[in-house]
Amino acid sequence: MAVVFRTCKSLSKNAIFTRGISSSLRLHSQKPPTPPEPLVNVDVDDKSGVAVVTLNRPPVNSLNTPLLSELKNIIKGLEDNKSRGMILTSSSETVFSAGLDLMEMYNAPKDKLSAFWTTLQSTWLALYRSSFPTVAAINGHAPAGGCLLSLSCEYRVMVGPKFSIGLNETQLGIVAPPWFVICMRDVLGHRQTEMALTSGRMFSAPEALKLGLIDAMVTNKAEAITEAQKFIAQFAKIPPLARKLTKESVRQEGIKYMEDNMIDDLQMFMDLVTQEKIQKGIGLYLASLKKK
Ligand SMILES: CCCCC/C=C\C/C=C\C/C=C/C(=O)SCCNC(=O)CCNC(=O)[C@H](O)C(C)(C)COP(=O)(O)OP(=O)(O)OC[C@H]1O[C@@H](n2cnc3c(N)ncnc32)[C@H](O)[C@@H]1OP(=O)(O)O
Repeated sequence: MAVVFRTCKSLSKNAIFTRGISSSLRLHSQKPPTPPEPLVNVDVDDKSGVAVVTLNRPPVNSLNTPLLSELKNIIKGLEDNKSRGMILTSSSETVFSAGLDLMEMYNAPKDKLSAFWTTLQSTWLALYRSSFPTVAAINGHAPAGGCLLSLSCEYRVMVGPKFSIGLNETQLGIVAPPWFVICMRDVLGHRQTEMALTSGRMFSAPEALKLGLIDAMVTNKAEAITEAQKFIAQFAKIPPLARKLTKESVRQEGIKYMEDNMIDDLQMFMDLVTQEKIQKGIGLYLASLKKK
């Protein structure tokens, strides 16, 4: 797997920034400061043109505004570079993504809350409607927003059997927004979605496989990446424009929902999440996670 420098340069603002800083600082000091780790890494394979995009925000890849922004920029960069495909995975050995960063929603000022949600909306839309094939290589737990990212890809390979996946929002006393529901329904159908979402149930990888929530189960990350590459390789001979337009057509409901309802959706989020009892619930949940 080789990093294509030219691609990375155009994809990661962070990469340009850190290179620039460290070379100029080297003139003045002996020890340049360690550049910050990018929140999302991207490696593009020279031969296949497929990008492995790795969420890299320890400990649990919770999705905050900077990470989402970085992910969105990477997806846009891949679009501009006519990518052949993208595999989304995690640098953690046990967590794909813990979902939305609850700290972004807890006692947050309204402008930050609003920026967080609009970044989530636009990042999701960029991923969901991306023209290139997308696969989630789910190498750890994927609750809530982690499950949403997986569902927004075209194919899901999960490392099993011990990790779990699902939209658990109701268990937290919050509600999965309509576009989360559309994504789940795209994959599971109406009945199973209703059952899964009203209970906020998390599924083990074998349960998820049986239900169709994931497409394949493997035993480690390397196998997950190999399976993902195989899925993407089958599109090599399909004309990209026909593929893109077909994907957009199949996903039209979700795309249209978001395009038509961005502001209402933001308002619904703000109204719900700023309620005192929701804030209390998030606070208690965060405390329970920290007490573990
Ligand atoms: C129709 C109207 C619509 C209106 C819509 C309105 C509202 C809906 C809004 C949003 C939808 C919400 C989506 C979400 O994604 S909410 C997030 C849900 N996520 C979870 O429930 C997962 C919680 N985490 C876990 O279960 C576990 O952490 C884990 C992922 C299984 C990993 O376990 P592990 O044992 O490996 O780690 P720890 O639990 O010890 O966690 C380490 C560290 O991380 C902190 N942390 C974990 N998850 C989160 C998170 N999501 N946000 C912020 N912080 C998190 C945890 O507290 C620990 O912190 P510490 O300080 O102790 O190190």
